Amino acid sequence: MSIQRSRIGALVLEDGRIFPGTPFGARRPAEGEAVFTTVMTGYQEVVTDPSFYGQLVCMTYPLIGNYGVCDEDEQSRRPWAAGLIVREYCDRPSHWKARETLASYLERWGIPGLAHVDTRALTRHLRTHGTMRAILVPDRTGLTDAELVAWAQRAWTPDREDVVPAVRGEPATFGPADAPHIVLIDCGVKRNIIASLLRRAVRLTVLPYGVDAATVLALEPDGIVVSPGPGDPTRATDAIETVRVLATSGIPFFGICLGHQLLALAAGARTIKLTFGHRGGNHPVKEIPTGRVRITSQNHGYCVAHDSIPEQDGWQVWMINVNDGTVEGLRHRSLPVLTVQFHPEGSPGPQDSQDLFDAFVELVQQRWRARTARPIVLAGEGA
Ligand SMILES: NC(=O)CC[C@H](N)C(=O)O
Repeated sequence: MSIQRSRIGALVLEDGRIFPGTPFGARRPAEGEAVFTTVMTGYQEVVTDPSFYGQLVCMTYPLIGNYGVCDEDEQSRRPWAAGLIVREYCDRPSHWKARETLASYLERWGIPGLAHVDTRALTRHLRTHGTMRAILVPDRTGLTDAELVAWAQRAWTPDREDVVPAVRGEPATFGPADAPHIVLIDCGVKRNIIASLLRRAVRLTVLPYGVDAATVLALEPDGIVVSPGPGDPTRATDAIETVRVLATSGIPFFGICLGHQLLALAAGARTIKLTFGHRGGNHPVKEIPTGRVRITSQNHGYCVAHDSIPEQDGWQVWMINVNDGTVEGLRHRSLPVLTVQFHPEGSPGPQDSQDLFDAFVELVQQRWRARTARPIVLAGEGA
């Protein structure tokens, strides 16, 4: 069948643009926010990143599916993207780890895909006009274009409510008992954040979003991590007060993406929505104190408004995005707080910022050593 004739489905944007495509994965319609990511590999990490919940994700890289799907690349317990939009879809993967095709994986989870889409035109449109409401339909027959556009205008998007409860996981513990203890608040954590911490010989307790500060403090953590997660950070009201108490407790605190935004809101700053967000694997970020530039993995639609950061309270911009100057990280003059808007765990994307886990775990170890120190009794003393 020719591509023209197979393009019976479509991505329909709320502003009236219709992008035809060939359905793959689950044959059902989906509503969401149309976004794009420029990562060149890592489609499985993208769809299983809980921060993509409720989003119809366009991959700008033009060949998707060619290495299939495997267990190791999964970043959470299931795929969360509302739908996947690609240029060319490959249904005959070639990789020794592949256990199934991307299409059968998406189909098992009820997620529709759309191939043969002019993803370059779609991306240029979203860059100019911003991310927007959209629907993905596997088959346009039966509905007029006007009816499809009216449906897209009513589409549900993840900024409508607090969507973090939909993706958070179950409580879990990892690592040896006799090690520095980190409590991670799971707003939609990715597995490589957990793995990156565990590689540094810590004990980890994961608690779902919604936990209060007293419960966290009762576990006597040496460090606290607040994970990435989906949606508009101002909707995640169950965490903002918790983060305020924890970040000012003197315990080392590491906020990643949504965790960074929640810290900023807790400190009294504002968040704003970016026109088309930052989603990709090559965003340059400059560390202000050193001038060092990192190439980072990103997936966010919101950012912290620079002019709202309460510098009088000791909060300082630590990192900025080299492309658009937006805030990419915060530190505090005296508290052991580090936050980043990007993803030091990569997955997908570069691992260049793994040193941030080193920096955080170093603070955690210092606290643990101070907390567990026993007075050293020299031989002969006190005898
Ligand atoms: N990956 C994330 O944590 C994303 C944070 C937030 N949902 C945003 O889009 O900005």
